[in-house]
Amino acid sequence: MTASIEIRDAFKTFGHGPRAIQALEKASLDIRPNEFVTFVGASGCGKSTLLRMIGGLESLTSGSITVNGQPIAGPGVDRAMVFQHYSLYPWLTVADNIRFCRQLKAHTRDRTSADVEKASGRADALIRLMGLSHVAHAYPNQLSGGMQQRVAIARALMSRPPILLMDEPFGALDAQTREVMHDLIRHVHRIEGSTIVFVTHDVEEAIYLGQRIVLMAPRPGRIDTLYDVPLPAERHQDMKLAPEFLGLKREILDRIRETSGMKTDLEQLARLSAEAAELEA
Ligand SMILES: Nc1ncnc2c1ncn2[C@@H]1O[C@H](COP(=O)(O)OP(=O)(O)OP(=O)(O)O)[C@@H](O)[C@H]1O
Repeated sequence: MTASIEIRDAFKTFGHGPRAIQALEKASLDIRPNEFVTFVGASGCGKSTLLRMIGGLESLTSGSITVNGQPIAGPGVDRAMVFQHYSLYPWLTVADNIRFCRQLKAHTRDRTSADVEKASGRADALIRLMGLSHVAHAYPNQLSGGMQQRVAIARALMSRPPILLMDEPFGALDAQTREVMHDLIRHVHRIEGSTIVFVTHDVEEAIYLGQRIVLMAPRPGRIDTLYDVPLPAERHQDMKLAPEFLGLKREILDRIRETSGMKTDLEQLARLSAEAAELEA
């Protein structure tokens, strides 16, 4: 299951008058069915706001966002979200956390035994897909952060959402666990076929995961540049050292520095140190 997303002239302003914050200005983007798109950019450039608007958690000030041509009117089972903090039910086992997904809960009264059986089959498949078989009967607090995030992803996939929206899902994990999660989420993308929109601060993560990168810039929040990732669909960790990977990483980092004003700060710092050195001489 998959879906396209069309963003047209999306504006988002928080607050009113002189204190208003322009979180997003005139953003337009087409995301293709089954595409894996990563959003990257300096803090405050509107990445999460745009993701939340696609998720229906935030309204637009003007413009439109449609999924398969249908305007978004709020959250829906066609768009699952995964955040940095996994909010699992602590009193349920891993398997039950995955089984008791939002969609099933919403239809508890009308559920037939065939529905329950189907849900259990899906949950079992996801437990295997996410490498959770050995902890299926454990409770969340018995698991590492990485394993808890696997459960959260499995739970999000339970209703076969055509779109998976991920907001810095691996931001709190250590570097090794993140690498494992990167390969896992790319595998999930291949197997499940969902369209994935993934927000991150980490340029390397954005390149390794994405087929396309959307670089956003702050003040006002906006889409700045789109990059196609010049890597094959099948990825492995060694590719992070390939010249085309490193070249794109440098290009994106430079652009982030430029658009966030960091370049000017760095240039000023260099000038100040040169002046200080001259004074000392
Ligand atoms: N609910 C809100 N009320 C007021 N301002 C908000 C709200 N949510 C976001 N903002 C502001 O909108 C701008 C964009 O925020 P957003 O969180 O989307 O950026 P971001 O790129 O995801 O940043 P980060 O990478 O730091 O999470 C920021 O200036 C932020 O302070």
